[in-house]
Amino acid sequence: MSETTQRTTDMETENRTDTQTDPETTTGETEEQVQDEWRNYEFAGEPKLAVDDLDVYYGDDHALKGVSMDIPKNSVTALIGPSGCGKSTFLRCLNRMNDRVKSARIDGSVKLDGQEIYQEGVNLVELRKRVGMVFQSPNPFPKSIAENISYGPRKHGDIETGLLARLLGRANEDERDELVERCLRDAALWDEVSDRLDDNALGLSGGQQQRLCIARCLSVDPEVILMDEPASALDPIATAKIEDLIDDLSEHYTVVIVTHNMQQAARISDQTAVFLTGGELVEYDDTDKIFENPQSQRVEEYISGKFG
Ligand SMILES: Nc1ncnc2c1ncn2[C@@H]1O[C@H](COP(=O)(O)OP(=O)(O)OP(=O)(O)O)[C@@H](O)[C@H]1O
Repeated sequence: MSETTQRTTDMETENRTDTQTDPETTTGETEEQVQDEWRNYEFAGEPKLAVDDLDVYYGDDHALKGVSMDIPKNSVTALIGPSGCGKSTFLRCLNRMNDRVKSARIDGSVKLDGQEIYQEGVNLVELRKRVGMVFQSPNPFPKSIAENISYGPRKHGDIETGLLARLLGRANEDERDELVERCLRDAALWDEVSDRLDDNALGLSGGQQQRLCIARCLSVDPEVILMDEPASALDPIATAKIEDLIDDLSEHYTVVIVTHNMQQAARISDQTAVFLTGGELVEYDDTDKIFENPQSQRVEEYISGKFG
């Protein structure tokens, strides 16, 4: 039984109809009915990611409960909700980062361009190239700015580093330089660092480090970029740059972002999913609709700051 239901007084209980035994919605529908509506949330084209009935357990802790949602291509999807409601857990399921957590058990389906990512035999390195991730705290490698970008493609063999090429002094320097410039430009960092590409990345400011991490993520040519509160450690100016960048990136990439900052979600996302305590996805819709006219009473209370 939910907290809302538990707090209902006897008198209120007498006045309730059968359909009101579920948490209330702003339209008088049950939350289940609202969920049925947003399960049919429609957008043009095929979903880039299709999540169906996803459950995650950490040992006995049921962290995500039957989450289903389709994520459209080349757009920004924000995941919001109070602390501990499972936003990061959901995000990490999208490129199987939770596989690294020993106690985690995952049931359900996640399809990327219609292909199940949880089926046996999926190459996780390939998957994480296609679905990259940017974390809360900037975590550049303690290497030069240029090497932060070229490291991934070299590791994956996308830049030629064969012995013969190196012996002939042609370890595809041009290819590397082009890649470094393209990624830094795409991450809106080139103008600030083009004259010091060989400097250690740890000498950059926090905001620059985070944009470098985004450039590093772009270097392996992802299709989806997962961001877990990418601006929460940054000052307002650095945050604004990251927000502008996310907007630009969504022209070519599918961005899914966890944020605690509701104004940020409202500013940068096309659609918003609201998770609430207990690991439930309560409502998912166009961002304007979620912030201006949410269907669920609990979502309205959360958006208006009554809890969370
Ligand atoms: N590695 C883990 N091992 C065990 N339990 C975990 C692990 N990661 C998350 N949890 C639990 O799963 C639940 C959801 O956590 P999660 O971090 O996904 O929530 P969140 O909404 O992202 O929270 P926050 O906004 O505080 O980051 C919480 O109860 C948390 O304690």
